[in-house]
Amino acid sequence: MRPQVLTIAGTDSGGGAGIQADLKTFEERDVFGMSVVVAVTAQNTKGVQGVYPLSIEAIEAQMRSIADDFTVSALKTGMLVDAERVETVADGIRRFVWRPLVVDPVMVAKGGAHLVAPEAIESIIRNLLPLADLITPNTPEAEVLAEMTIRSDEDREKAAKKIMMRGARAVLLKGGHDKNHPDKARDCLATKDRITWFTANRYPTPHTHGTGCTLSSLITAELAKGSPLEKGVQTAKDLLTRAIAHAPEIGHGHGPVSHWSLRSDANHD
Ligand SMILES: Nc1ncnc2c1ncn2[C@@H]1O[C@H](COP(=O)(O)OP(=O)(O)OP(=O)(O)O)[C@@H](O)[C@H]1O
Ligand SMILES: Cc1ncc(CO)c(N)n1
Repeated sequence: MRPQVLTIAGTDSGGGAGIQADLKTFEERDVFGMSVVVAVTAQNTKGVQGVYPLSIEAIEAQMRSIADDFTVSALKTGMLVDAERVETVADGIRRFVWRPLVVDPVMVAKGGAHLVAPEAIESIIRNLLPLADLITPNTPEAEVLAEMTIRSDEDREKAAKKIMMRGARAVLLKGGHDKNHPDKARDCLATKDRITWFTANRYPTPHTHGTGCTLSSLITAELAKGSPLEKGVQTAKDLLTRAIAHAPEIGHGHGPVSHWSLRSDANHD
């Protein structure tokens, strides 16, 4: 049977991030994509113009509908808006025993718009971290979750380990914001056994809208297909790098990556 994969997150009307990016990614990676919408955003490549949370009832109903009919092979969470919605989502994941779980602890959009309320962060740590097989913070998110400033590679490893100690089984600390390595995009994976660095070329492009969403969806799809974590992260990193390299020029701001490049038989001519 084809793996069935779930994203619990916010939508992006601009199509490059959030649930739209997740479903495009799942489709290109040959898994069946499903979604629980936590909030609708009015958003484009220039920024976030509005956030419209769905009711708790609507979120719970979507989770029940999925649990009632599908076998979830792997799932991810993205923008969860506030503490109440984080709790609702965590309760559902626990109740329906959905796993493996990839948590993308979305806090701030590329343009600086806050996508979750500050008190949601405490709730993510308390309710979601202990359920996470993998959490994928970017540098500012890792600084918040580890309660430390990150300047060096050593800081990255230390922060990843600290976040693991707070309950996540593994941490992928993304280096999109790392100013120390201008030519490389380096991500640090901490598991209970070891630290592994994943390094790729950094492309000098403004078109990186939705890279985090796409990366966590790629990893979720690989886990759903039975891949071990480190292999799944390597595949995801390779594919994301290709999607950034081939970003289409869409919109007038930070454009999306090329989800078409994620196909195994992608044609770049
Ligand atoms: N210019 C770039 N070239 C190549 N890889 C990049 C570039 N920018 C980011 N990446 C990679 O993209 C992934 C996402 O990293 P980043 O730290 O930007 O996440 P993010 O801030 O959560 O993204 P977003 O909020 O846009 O979804 C990481 O694997 C990172 O190394
Ligand atoms: C809905 C949504 N989720 C996540 C991000 C982070 O890229 C975004 N910009 N929008």
